[in-house]
Amino acid sequence: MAKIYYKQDADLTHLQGKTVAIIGYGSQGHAHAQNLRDSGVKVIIGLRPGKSWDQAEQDGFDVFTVDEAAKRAQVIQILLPDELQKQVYEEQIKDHLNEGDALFFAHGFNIHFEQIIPPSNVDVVLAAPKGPGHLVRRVFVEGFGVPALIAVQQDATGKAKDLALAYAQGIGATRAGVLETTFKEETETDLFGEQAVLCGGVSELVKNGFQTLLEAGYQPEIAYFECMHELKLIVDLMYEKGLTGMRDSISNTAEYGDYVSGPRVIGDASRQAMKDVLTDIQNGTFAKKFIAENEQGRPWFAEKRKQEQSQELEQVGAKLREMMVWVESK
Ligand SMILES: NC(=O)C1=CN([C@@H]2O[C@H](COP(=O)(O)OP(=O)(O)OC[C@H]3O[C@@H](n4cnc5c(N)ncnc54)[C@H](OP(=O)(O)O)[C@@H]3O)[C@@H](O)[C@H]2O)C=CC1
Ligand SMILES: CC[C@](O)(C(C)=O)C(=O)O
Ligand SMILES: [Mg+2]
Ligand SMILES: [Mg+2]
Repeated sequence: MAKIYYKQDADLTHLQGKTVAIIGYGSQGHAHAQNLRDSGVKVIIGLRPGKSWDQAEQDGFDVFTVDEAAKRAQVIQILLPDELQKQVYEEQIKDHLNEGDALFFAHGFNIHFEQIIPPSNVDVVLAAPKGPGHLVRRVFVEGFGVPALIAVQQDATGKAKDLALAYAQGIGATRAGVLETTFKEETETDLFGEQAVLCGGVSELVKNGFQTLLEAGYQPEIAYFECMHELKLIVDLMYEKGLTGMRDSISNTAEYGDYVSGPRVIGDASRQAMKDVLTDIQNGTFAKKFIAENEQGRPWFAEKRKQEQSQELEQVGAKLREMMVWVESK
């Protein structure tokens, strides 16, 4: 079982007298920066000129180029898109690392797959909230926190875990609970979860369900409601009450069908495919492909994104969501 830390295990004074540079001010960046500042930590932001820079200034932060922010800080949290971290680190951060500084991440990809190899005299730490940045900020303002993972890859100072816990305290995570992991475990399980279940798995399940009904002659709008729209209802129930709670809320017909047909759709073949996906993650095949795709300017990725955006499911969904005044993006 994972070791879990709470408020009493963390001490914010480990961040006292230090400047924390949050590099990036997107989903995670804005939340870490604002929560740490509200916790009394000295925070500056490192960015390139653009939308995020303007937003961070509007939110009252001192904003610098990444280079300048890295120079001024002793704790540097890299909250850039994973595929850009290596280049920004090499060009603007690396040379400003001093003995005893700490390099933080919210996802272990670049450390685990050795895209970034920090010098041995700095701490290398993970502090990764288990939720999107906007939730991390909202829940903090409401007086609570989103659980987070911490890990220490390199403990140059002998205080890396104390610093990780102090940071987790600053972003509000110890109010909920902080689980200890490793960069390897966080990276591999995060990639597996998003590929096999949360993003890849669910998207394909929805698309194939929709397509099966269309091919059988049903109306696309009805197929959309049944295979996509109602997903939120079910996921909300799972999120709040687990599978048992979800099954308590649906009809007995649905629950019986769940037990009878679920394993027919996701059975041995899917489990084998999941194992293969995990193997590709563990042996670096996925990382190698993703890195190469980015180095080549993402031709396949861009084409795939275009195809996915123009599929019938998306067109039908956009039209139906117009009917739903309560849907947030409207
Ligand atoms: N999103 C999430 O919920 C979660 C993300 N993570 C991890 O957190 C990290 C950050 O992800 P996320 O918050 O989603 O990222 P976002 O895409 O939301 O934000 C990226 C930020 O980086 C800035 N940026 C991009 N390129 C550069 C550059 N060359 N120089 C300086 N700044 C730049 C962007 O600014 P600009 O406006 O200029 O583009 C933006 O502020 C990743 O490691 C991710 O895996 C971990 C847990 C959950
Ligand atoms: C589920 C996707 C995620 O891993 C996340 C928000 O945790 C990501 O990389 O965006
Ligand atoms: Mg994740
Ligand atoms: Mg992820």
